[in-house]
This record gives sequence, C-alpha cells and structure tokens, in this order.
Amino acid sequence: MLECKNLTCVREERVLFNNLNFVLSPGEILHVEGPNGIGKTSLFRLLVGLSSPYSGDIYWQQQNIMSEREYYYQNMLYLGHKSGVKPELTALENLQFFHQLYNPSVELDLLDILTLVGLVGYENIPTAQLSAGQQRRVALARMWFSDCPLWILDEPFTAIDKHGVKVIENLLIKHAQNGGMVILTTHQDLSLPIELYKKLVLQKPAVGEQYV
Ligand SMILES: Nc1ncnc2c1ncn2[C@@H]1O[C@H](COP(=O)(O)OP(=O)(O)OP(=O)(O)O)[C@@H](O)[C@H]1O
Repeated sequence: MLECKNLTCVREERVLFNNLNFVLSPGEILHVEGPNGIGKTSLFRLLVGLSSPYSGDIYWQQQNIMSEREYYYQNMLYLGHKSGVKPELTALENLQFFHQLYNPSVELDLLDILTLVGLVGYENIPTAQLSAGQQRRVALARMWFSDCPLWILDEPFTAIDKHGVKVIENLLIKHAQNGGMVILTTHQDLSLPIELYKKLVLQKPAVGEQYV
C-alpha cells in the first residue's frame, strides 16, 4: 500500500498543493488529473523520492520512503517524461537490457514483447532512428519485464496511438487484477473497469494559501 499523508509541495515559494492525502491499495489504478502546471509531475517526483516534500510524508507498506529507499525502489517501477532508453541500441537490445536489469532469471520471449509493443520489423533499428511513438513504446516495454507491485507512470501515453493505448490499458488492468497498484497521469480519458479505477483531481490551494 502507498500512502501520502498531508503532503505539501512548494516551488519557488508557490504552493502547488497542500495537505494532500490519499491511499493506493493493491488492485487499484489511480489516475491523477489536473490542468497543465497544477503539479502532477511535481507530485510524481515526490512519490519516487526525486524531490522532498515541503511537509508531509509518503509511506510504502507503512515504511517512510525516504528512510527505506532501497526497499521502496525494489518494489516500484517509475516511467517519467524522459524515455530512459539507450538511443544507440536497437529496440531489441534495449529489451535485452531491461530483461537483464529487471528479471534475468525469468525466461521471456523478447519477440513476444516486441509484438505486444508493436515493434516487430523494427527490432534491429537504433532506437534513435525510431519515431517518437515507437521510442515511447520501447520505454513502455519495461512494464512487461517488471515484477514490481507499484507502477508510477507519468504520462505513459504521450505519442502513443489509439491501439497502443488500448494495449497498455489492458496491461494496467491485468497488473491491478493480479494485486498490483498503478498511479498514473494522463490527459487522455481512460476506459478502465470502475472497480479498479479511481481519480485524484489536483486543485489549486485556496487564495491566501498559495504562497509560503
Ligand atoms: N524544479 C522546479 N523549479 C521551479 N519550479 C518548478 C520546478 N518544477 C516544476 N515547477 C513549477 O511547478 C509547476 C507545476 O509543474 P508540473 O510539471 O508539476 O505540472 P504538471 O501538472 O505536471 O503539468 P503538465 O500537465 O503541463 O505536465 C509549474 O508552474 C512549474 O513551472
């Protein structure tokens, strides 16, 4: 379970959100919504420990993520805005790298995963030469390798076409149905089963609480 308690985020003395509380339990997909600049990426950076909250705490399985970082990182997959793929390696080589990184002991057919992410026929092209959506697909392939229960996905659908979005949605559903947890932000409408899906809408702080 991921739990945020009284989380306040401040940038350049401006309060993006204050006293945010939420819980993400096994089997849940949480969609963080809000307009450009409201603080979604800032929240995700707090959730993955890349920056520290102005106040408040984040707990993973009742352990503060800042004091139990190693344990937390063993359980969490983060996909940020940057693709995290190696541009000079081919799509297949990037997948081989993810395989070694995440679960080398598990036998996987990388061609199956290339098929799922729609990159068959492009497997031997350097990733730098692929289209924006294809490069994003290489990055998203990590979800098929990860056995982490918690997935934190910052705009995973950027540059992904409608069919690709469906494939990823189905993967998120499967992950949640297997007891996994997903927190994601996207400006797209999602079609996910209501029993797995909840929303968190970030809102501006009240006037008078907008600056520290
Ligand atoms: N490192 C930083 N230093 C100063 N200001 C920052 C920093 N990071 C973000 N901000 C500011 O915080 C605000 C929220 O940015 P953030 O990227 O979290 O928004 P967002 O909700 O993810 O937006 P979008 O939907 O456009 O991706 C913006 O006004 C941004 O300029």
